Amino acid sequence: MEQEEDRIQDLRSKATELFLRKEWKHSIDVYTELISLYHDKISNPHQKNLEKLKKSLCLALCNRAEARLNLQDFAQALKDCNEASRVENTHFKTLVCKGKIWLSLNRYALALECFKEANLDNHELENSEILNLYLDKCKKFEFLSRTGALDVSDWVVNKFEGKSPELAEYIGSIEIKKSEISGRGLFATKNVDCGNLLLVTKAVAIERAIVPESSFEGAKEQAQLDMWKSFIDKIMECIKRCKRTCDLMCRLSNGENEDGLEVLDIDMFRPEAVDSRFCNTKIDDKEKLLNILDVNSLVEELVSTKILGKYNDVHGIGLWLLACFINHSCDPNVRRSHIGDHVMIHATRDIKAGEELTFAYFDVFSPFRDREERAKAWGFVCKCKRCNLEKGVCSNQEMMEMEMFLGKGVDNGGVVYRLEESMRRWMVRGKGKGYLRSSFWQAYTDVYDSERLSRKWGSKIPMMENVLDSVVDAVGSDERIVKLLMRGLKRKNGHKGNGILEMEKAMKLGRGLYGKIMKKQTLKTILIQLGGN
Ligand SMILES: C[S@@+](CC[C@H](N)C(=O)[O-])C[C@H]1O[C@@H](n2cnc3c(N)ncnc32)[C@H](O)[C@@H]1O
Repeated sequence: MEQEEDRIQDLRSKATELFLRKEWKHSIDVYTELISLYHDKISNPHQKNLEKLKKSLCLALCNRAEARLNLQDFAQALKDCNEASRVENTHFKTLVCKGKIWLSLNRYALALECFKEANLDNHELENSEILNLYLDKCKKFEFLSRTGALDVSDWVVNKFEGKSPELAEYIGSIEIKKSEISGRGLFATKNVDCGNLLLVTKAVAIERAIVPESSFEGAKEQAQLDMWKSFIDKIMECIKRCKRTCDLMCRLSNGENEDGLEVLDIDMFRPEAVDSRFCNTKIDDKEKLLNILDVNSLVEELVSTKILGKYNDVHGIGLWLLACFINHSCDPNVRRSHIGDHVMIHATRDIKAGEELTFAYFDVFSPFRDREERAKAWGFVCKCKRCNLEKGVCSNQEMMEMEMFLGKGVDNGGVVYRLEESMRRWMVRGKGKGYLRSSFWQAYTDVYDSERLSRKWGSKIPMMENVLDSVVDAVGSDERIVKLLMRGLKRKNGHKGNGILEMEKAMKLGRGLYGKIMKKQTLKTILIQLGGN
């Protein structure tokens, strides 16, 4: 008897020590042994001090839940909390832990209930402050997940200082449908204005590495490889722990026979999707997993790191469910940006209900043949509208010659002039013009950005504003377009500020570029800064 007491005392001290040292895995093992001893004692009909024992059991369960929460083993953590609640109905610590689990699972309303209940049972001032923080967070997240009304102005204004803003997940007016491009895609279910948010989702797993630009090629490659390896390990941990993630991942494309893939109900991706919707699938085949990751993982690209406020040397790779249903197009209508571990998808132009959402997997401001190569590296032949149109035009000998001149140090005014002449002769109109101008973007920028070339070619080629309009119409907003426009405005208007109409146009482009996640004034400041660089 005494020995048993000593054992319990021993385990309790050890578990507490490990817990405080944040050695979660080890602490879980010790708590498990301790919990089992408590169970034995409680089930003994002659046991005395039953109430005290139950309190100890409740605390051990709650601490194990907290350790499991830290390892993101949410299902097991919830089980512990539920058992602890059965032992003691309104245990403050259990309620707070359960609230934190629901928060991690993006179940904001449920989390709010737990924190409210904990608040009723709380008499400590210190706890009140923490609880109030959680209560505010739940309310904010619940509102965000319903409305997508995100505002990161303060963080941007503070030059991305400190922790990135905490985001809630948000699924806007979108659905998964069969795509004419390939397999399945994401589609708008309502008309969407340029800049509106369509999706905010947290990565299943993400891995980042610092790869200095100045490193040797070999060192860079090794760092990328190490990053991939750790990323794969993290994903394997996730699918081991979570039946839902594993099942959803199994349903992602591995790049083969996409048209035969099942069209999934978007509700499966909502936090409230019930567990019975998911199968106990296992990905035993590592090659299959690698193929899935290869096709669906995204890198945090340079453009998005601007929003993240990170340095260029930081590289990241992650998997974001739902976002990975978005097909590539060389005339995309949405854009992604990364904040912390979340990816946000917003419209870069007005989108009609029923339109497929597409973003660029690679730079679309490049000639057809370059893009063809990039798509090949991704493992597909691009079937977007722009490629279908350019495929015909670009097989033309004249076009091939123009492509060859690009970036060869020739006077790009000549390239622009020739392209505009050819488009007139070939009767390329509407979007087609914007497509080809985007393909020869480098040449247009060189001319419009140079006083000398602008003077030389100005009367022979279209005005910059007209070209920019057609490029935006073809490929949506892009930082380079905004930069060129703002620099042009600055040249025209000096430092006195810009005309109202012109600034309004720039603001629309800015919303397409960053999304409506910044206050008007913040966006204006950024745009003016862009023009200054
Ligand atoms: C991240 S998945 C996109 C979702 C996928 N269509 C599905 O059904 O799950 C990427 C894969 O979609 C296909 N894909 C995406 N954009 C494409 C495009 N423009 N043309 C042809 N195939 C494309 C390619 O097979 C690519 O490897």
